[in-house]
Amino acid sequence: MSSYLIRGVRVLGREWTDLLLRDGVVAETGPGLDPSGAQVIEADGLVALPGLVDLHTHLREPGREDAETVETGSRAAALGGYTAVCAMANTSPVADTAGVVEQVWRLGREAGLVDVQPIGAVTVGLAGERLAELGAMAASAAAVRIFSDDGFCVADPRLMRRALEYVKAFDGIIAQHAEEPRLTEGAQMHEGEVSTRLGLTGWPAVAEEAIIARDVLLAEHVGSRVHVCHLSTAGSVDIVRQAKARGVRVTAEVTPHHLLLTDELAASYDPVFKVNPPLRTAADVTALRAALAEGVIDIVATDHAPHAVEDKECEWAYARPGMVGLETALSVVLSTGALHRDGEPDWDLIAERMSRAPARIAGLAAHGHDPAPGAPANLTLVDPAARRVVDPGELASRSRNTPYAGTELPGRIVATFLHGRPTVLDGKAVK
Ligand SMILES: NC(=O)N[C@@H](CC(=O)O)C(=O)O
Repeated sequence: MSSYLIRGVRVLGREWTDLLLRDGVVAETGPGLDPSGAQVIEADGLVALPGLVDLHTHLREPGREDAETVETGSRAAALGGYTAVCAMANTSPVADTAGVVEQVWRLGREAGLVDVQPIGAVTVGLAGERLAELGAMAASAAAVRIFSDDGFCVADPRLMRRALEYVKAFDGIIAQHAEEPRLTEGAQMHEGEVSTRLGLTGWPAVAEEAIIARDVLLAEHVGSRVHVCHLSTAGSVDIVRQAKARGVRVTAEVTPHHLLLTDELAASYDPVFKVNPPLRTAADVTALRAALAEGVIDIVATDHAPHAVEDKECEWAYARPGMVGLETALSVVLSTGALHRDGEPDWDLIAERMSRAPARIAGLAAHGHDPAPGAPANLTLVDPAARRVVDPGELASRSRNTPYAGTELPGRIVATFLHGRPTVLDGKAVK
């Protein structure tokens, strides 16, 4: 295996150093390392971060390979600075058996662009009626430990309780898509002033908050772990804050789009802004940014949700919810300033919320390590000074449903290394 010398990089934005990657690990660090035998990468002006980890990615394979495949989604992830992604279970067939999660896991290994960790469904067919084979998925080669019916809520409280109890045996997690279905029937966007003005049926904040409140109580009652997917309201932040203060084992994620965009965008009737949960108000955005900085929200997760053109470029009411996000996540987070300190990106905090904490929650032992001697060489190099205008045609994802088309965003991923091998160099995918 070849070795790489990354010359003059600022690890987490700190002092300049060289990094020698060899045999899949960071072999040496320090200024002026001997480059002989290594491929040299000049990293003047670049910041090294532990490879980003996404706890919430839709890869669409099996079943909707026209929208994304494990390979195209993995490439998009690598270009976004990711070295590991957790693949959601709402595929076709649903990832509710050991066979399907092993298939996704194997496809991830074959693509070899990021580590793909499958998430298993909580209920058979995501139907919310009976538990899937959680133990068999956990014991499979894919070693599943996060289970989610994402796309749907595990709405039945008794089933949710049983799922939480079941995964406790192997320290698993139930990741909940918090949406009380009776409160969101026919919903098209956030319920509020804008939905009233547009005459669209609303998805009220309380539909999310009621489920989170219930689930933190259930997790507390059975002593198990619950993770809140794509938390989107100020009220949800308050509930999670209180639960954490009581010692409940709850973690939460926020998406880049909920940190930047608001429900006012629905007034365009452009379905690219239709997403689940819906874009909320400016006050929610402010609360989410503060909660992420504070740590009440543990991580940023993309909820990368690729959709084929016919599912997205149609009337608002018929469009599928979801946005692609892997290739823009870090830039969007940088643009919000949510993880800045004194007007500059706080790279240590960014590493925590986008790499270390998601790796810890998902139990991905090879990820989330700062580049230091002996650490697995899973890392990404960012040019913080670069700016780029998002061009949907240039995305590696098979789908184009980005809400940032034509938007100028800060920061650029220059290189990504997975187990010591480059997956991205000079901002381009290596394979
Ligand atoms: N987040 C989304 O808007 N879409 C998700 C599923 C979902 O949560 O509805 C998808 O799979 O497309």
